[in-house]
Amino acid sequence: MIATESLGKRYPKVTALDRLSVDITPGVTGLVGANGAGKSTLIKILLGLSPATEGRARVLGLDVATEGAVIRERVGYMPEHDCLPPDVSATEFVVHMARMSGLPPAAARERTADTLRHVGLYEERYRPMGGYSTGMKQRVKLAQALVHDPRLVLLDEPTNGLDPVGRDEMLALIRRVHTDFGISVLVTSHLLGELERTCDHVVVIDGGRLLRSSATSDFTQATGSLAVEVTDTDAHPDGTAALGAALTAAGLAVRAAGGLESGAGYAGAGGGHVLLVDVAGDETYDVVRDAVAGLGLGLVRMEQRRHRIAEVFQPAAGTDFDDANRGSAQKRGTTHAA
Ligand SMILES: Nc1ncnc2c1ncn2[C@@H]1O[C@H](COP(=O)(O)OP(=O)(O)OP(=O)(O)O)[C@@H](O)[C@H]1O
Repeated sequence: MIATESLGKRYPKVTALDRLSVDITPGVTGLVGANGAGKSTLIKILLGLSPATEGRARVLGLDVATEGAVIRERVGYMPEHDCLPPDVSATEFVVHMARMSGLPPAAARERTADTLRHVGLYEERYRPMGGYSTGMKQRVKLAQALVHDPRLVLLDEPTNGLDPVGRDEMLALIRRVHTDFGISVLVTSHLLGELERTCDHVVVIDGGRLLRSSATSDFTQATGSLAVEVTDTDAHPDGTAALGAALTAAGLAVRAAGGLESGAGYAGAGGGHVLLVDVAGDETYDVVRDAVAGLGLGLVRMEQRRHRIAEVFQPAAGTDFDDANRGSAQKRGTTHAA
């Protein structure tokens, strides 16, 4: 879908992309990096909107340096910033974008209605967009990227400005763009955690350089730990502590899960009361089961723990990206491991 070779972009005072070589295959790919890592710069080069200062890139087999116009016909683009005219309705705007992409009037209207329905805009689509919420505006931006039925869409920070529920809805929508229509997606984000749930593949960049490009499953391989969550009872008001003591007495290595454990990767987990138990062998499962039963606790879950991207990424990236990422996340009022 996308291949770059030693791609570079230098501005007078900053190197936005530094010899970036990466291959992106069909599916949903996340491009993650802190603010200023070079994500938007890469997207603009891939669309042929901004020339690279060195190296080469191809999108759908087309050279970005010479075939930008053809690329823009076949690729949808959702820009990062608010760019919607306030006095125009979503329908008028998306029909206009469809016409700009070369669709005849009737097909443009039909595709617009279908696409706006798909992104979840109904009656509101006839109202001026100036009165829309951020979530609705992001949906219109997504719709205009999809309306001409591209093979690939480039989505620049589509979850920006959304609350957690809005973010989850947008991520589910992005996933469906691929599963329902077979359109490949390159989606950028400065939040590692949200890409973990949405993308087949993740590309991490920092300071314009490639840090890692891997299948999401490689980032989130199973670890040698078991996450165990239990209920409290009258006899054991702190069931987790009682189980921890019992397992330690049985010779297992046990520790309390850190903050990440109660995050989105363990959705629905009971407030972070999770024990991590080192798996010594199959018998570890029996020891945990017997200890829980012996104490009369309810077993909420017992599952092989998987790495979260944020954890794997830290040692690979050193502290630079992480600090920058955390700083930018704070700046935006969001959390690092969202
Ligand atoms: N037109 C420009 N002139 C000079 N410097 C620029 C220009 N556009 C981007 N840069 C710089 O290039 C670097 C990469 O910017 P870019 O917008 O690609 O980052 P990003 O990863 O998309 O971050 P963000 O999410 O904040 O947009 C930054 O240091 C930025 O200040």
